[in-house]
Amino acid sequence: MSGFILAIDQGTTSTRSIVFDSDYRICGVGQQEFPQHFPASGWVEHDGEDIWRTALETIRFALAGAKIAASDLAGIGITNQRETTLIWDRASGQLIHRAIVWQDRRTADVCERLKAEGAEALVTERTGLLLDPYFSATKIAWLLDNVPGARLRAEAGELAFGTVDSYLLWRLTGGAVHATDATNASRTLLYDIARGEWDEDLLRLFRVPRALLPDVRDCAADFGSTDPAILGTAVPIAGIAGDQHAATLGQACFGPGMMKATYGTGCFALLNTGTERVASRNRLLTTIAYRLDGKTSYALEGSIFVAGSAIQWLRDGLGIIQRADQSGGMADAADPEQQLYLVPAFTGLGAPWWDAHARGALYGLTRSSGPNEIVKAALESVCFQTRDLLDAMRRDWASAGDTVLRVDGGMVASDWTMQRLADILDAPVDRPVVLETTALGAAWLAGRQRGVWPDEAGFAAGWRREHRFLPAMTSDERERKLAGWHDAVRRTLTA
Ligand SMILES: Nc1ncnc2c1ncn2[C@@H]1O[C@H](COP(=O)(O)OP(=O)(O)O)[C@@H](O)[C@H]1O
Ligand SMILES: O=P(O)(O)OC[C@H](O)CO
Repeated sequence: MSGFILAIDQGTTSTRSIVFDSDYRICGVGQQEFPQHFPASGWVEHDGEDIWRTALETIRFALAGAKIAASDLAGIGITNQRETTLIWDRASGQLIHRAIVWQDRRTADVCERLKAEGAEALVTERTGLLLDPYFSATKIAWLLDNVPGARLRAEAGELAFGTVDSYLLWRLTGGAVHATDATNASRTLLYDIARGEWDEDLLRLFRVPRALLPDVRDCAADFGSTDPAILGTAVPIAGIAGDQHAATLGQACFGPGMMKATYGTGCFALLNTGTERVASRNRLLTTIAYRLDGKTSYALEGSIFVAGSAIQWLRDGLGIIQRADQSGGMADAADPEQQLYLVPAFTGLGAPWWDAHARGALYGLTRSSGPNEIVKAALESVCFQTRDLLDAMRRDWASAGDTVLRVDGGMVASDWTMQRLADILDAPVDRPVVLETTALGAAWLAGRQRGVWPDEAGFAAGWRREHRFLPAMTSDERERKLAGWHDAVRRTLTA
């Protein structure tokens, strides 16, 4: 059997498909953006057909780029934007509504009401999450309550719910398989992460009929095969993980205490806590890092809503840069005597603050402040927010002490930002050779399951560092900057 594996990485703004060979080299890539729908303030939707169409087109592009046929693939791995919610008719395959995206806040009131009724303790105890519209459960209930007839059809077993992985799997297998993996299940607010099963109390709380739900499997598992009508042959689908979990695998963060942070539009940091299910006292999330051979590894997760999107704002909102890669040079040229702080709470603040009502602010402006100083403040804001996550992780779990941070995502191309990150964290920052770690993680799951790629130890041995950024800032300067940042955050928080 060949060692070629195809990874489908279905993200929030684009779909990517990548063919890897058995040396983890990228042989072919297809990428396509698709439309975002904003039907009301705070609402974000995707058309499921766009998700499917871009998956198919990028798969074909990636295969053509790799100059191989689908029959040359040993397997397929799927990784995806998490929490995004789809419901479709089991018989016709028709979606009952557009997908409700993870960023969508339409169920904020329901979450507030359930919190006021004291439901959050149970939710957090069972799922490791918070009662927030970010996760799938209240989105499912919204669809059942707002699409005419949906609740009755769901109760009759006529409808199926899925996160994006599940929907793609259903389509790829020609409607034969309705399943997901443990990491995606762990983001629904319906899955007991200790027992590894859908939770009846939570299904009742969120009014979600059991008949809607997919079967939950390990991340590396037999998920069926593609319908031959789609790629001309039946290719086994052998791995699934949510994108942040796949990046954790792609970064080979298998050991407890290992941590990765992905800097794309937002930033998601996951710290592997091994078999220990650490309950956060600092409003981080406890989540399933991955489940292999029936064994669950857990993680603490911190989510920052604005990372690379702050750079997009400098470009598209302020127009003070033309391209993202100009930002590092401008930050370098900024007046070192000025210290501006950008608190990028454009859509509220995520972990560890979770203030949905906070809005962005820029502090420390003087008459001589200019574009360079503002750009520097934007890049530094990403570093300060990561430091807040790391501090919260250290307070929650003593073993997080001397972590090395493995980084990936579009923003890590910026050397200036990575050096400043190491300085602010006071910890080494490792940038790997393969930056497509999310896709690589999904590919590894499928390769491992198909027996053509190595197990954890073998894969970890193949992980290569491109550069290590070491802290070089004096502790006086770091402490002064952190004090200024925390003052800025305090002034921005609404409660
Ligand atoms: N050299 C750079 N310096 C700073 N930010 C960058 C640089 N290159 C890309 N980015 C930022 O990285 C983000 C893109 O990363 P990517 O991982 O593709 O994001 P996503 O998968 O969330 O769409 C953009 O927000 C962009 O502004
Ligand atoms: O699509 P991304 O890479 O921004 O990731 C989205 C996250 O999975 C949401 O939880």
